[in-house]
Amino acid sequence: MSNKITVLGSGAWGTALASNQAVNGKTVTLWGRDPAQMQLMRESGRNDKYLSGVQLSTNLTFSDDLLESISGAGIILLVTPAQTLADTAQKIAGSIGSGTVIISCAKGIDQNTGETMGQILHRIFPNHQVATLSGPSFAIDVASNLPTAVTIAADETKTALALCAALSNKNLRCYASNDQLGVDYGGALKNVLAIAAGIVHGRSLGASALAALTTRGFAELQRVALALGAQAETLSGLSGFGDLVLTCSSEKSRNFAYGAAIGRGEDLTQMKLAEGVKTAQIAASIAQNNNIDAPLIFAVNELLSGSINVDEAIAQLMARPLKSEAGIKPA
Ligand SMILES: NC(=O)C1=CN([C@@H]2O[C@H](COP(=O)(O)OP(=O)(O)OC[C@H]3O[C@@H](n4cnc5c(N)ncnc54)[C@H](OP(=O)(O)O)[C@@H]3O)[C@@H](O)[C@H]2O)C=CC1
Ligand SMILES: O=C(CO)COP(=O)(O)O
Repeated sequence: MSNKITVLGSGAWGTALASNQAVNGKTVTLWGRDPAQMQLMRESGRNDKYLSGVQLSTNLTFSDDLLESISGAGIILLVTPAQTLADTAQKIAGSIGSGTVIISCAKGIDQNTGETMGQILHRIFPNHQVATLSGPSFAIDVASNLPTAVTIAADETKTALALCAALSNKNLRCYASNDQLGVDYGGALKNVLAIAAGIVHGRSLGASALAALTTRGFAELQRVALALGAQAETLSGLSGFGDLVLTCSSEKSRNFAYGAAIGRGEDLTQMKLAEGVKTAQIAASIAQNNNIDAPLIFAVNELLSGSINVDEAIAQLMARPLKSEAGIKPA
C-alpha cells in the first residue's frame, strides 16, 4: 500500500483527519471542490470556514483537482456529506489504483437508495478493499490534536487491522472491526437520536429526561441496527454507544445543536450540516417497512416534517403502552 493518503472533502471532518495524519508524519493531500477555498487554506494554513482559528499541519498538500489528488494514493478517505458520498465515489471510480483502499468517514444512509455508506462503496468499488471509519470524534478535537479513539471496520479483519496500523498515531487510536454494517448504522442512527437529545436540552426538559432519552435511544439504536444485520458488540462500542453518548451530550454536536434550536423554537435556516435530518426520514421509512419499533426515530421524523410539534411528540412518547425495559411485553 502506497504511503500517500488522500482526503476527499475539506469540511470540518476531512480537514481534521487530514491534519491529524499530516501532523503525524504522513504524506497527505486534502481535496476540496472550491478552488478559492483551497487557495485560502493553502495561504493561511487554516480552514476558517469550518474550523475557525485552528492552525493546521504545515505538512499538508491542498488540491482542487479531484483526479490529480488521488493519483498514487494508498488510502482514500471519503469525507463529504453522506448524501453526496455516492456521487464523489462515482467520480473517482475509474481512476484509482488497484491496491488503493477506500474508507467512508461519513455518517448517514443514502436517501435515494437506502444504502449504508459501506454498501455504496462495495457497489461502486467491487474490486477494491473498502472500509468505514467512525466513532466519537468531534472534528475540532481531532484538529486540535486531542486524544481520540475510533473504529475502522472492513469485511476482512486483516484489512481493518492494516488500516488501523496505517492511520493510528499518538492522537488517534483506531480499533479494528469486521462489522462494517454495524459501524455504519451506529454512526447514522445516533445522529437522529442526537437531534432528539438536543430537543430535550433546548426545551429545558431536565437532566433526567436527557439521561432517559439517551438510554432509550441506545435501546432503539440497537433494536433497529440489529434487525438490519448489525452485531451487538459493535453497537456497544465506540461507533455506536460511544458516539451516541458524545453527540447526545454536547452542543459541539451539530445534530444536538439542531435539536436544541428546535427545542428553543429558533430559526433553523443558518444551522450547520446536521446529517440526522435526512437520516431521520430514511431511517423512519426503513424501520416502518421492516416493522421495527422505532418510536424516537418516528417522532423526530414527524417533528422535522412538521406533522407534530414538540409538545405533541413528548406527550406521544410518554403515553406509549408500558413495556418491559428489555423489550418483552407484559403478560
Ligand atoms: N464534523 C465532525 O465532527 C464529524 C463529521 N463526521 C461526518 O463527516 C461527514 C462530513 O462532515 P463535515 O466535514 O463535518 O461537514 P462540513 O459541513 O463541515 O463540510 C462538508 C464539506 O463537504 C463539501 N461538500 C458538500 N457537498 C459536496 C459535494 N457534492 N461534493 C464534494 N464536496 C462536497 C463541502 O464543500 P463546500 O464548503 O464547498 O460546500 C465541505 O467542504 C458527515 O457525514 C459527518 O457526519 C464524522 C465524524 C466527525
Ligand atoms: O459524529 C460526530 C462526532 O463523532 C459529529 O457529530 P455532529 O455531526 O452532530 O456534529
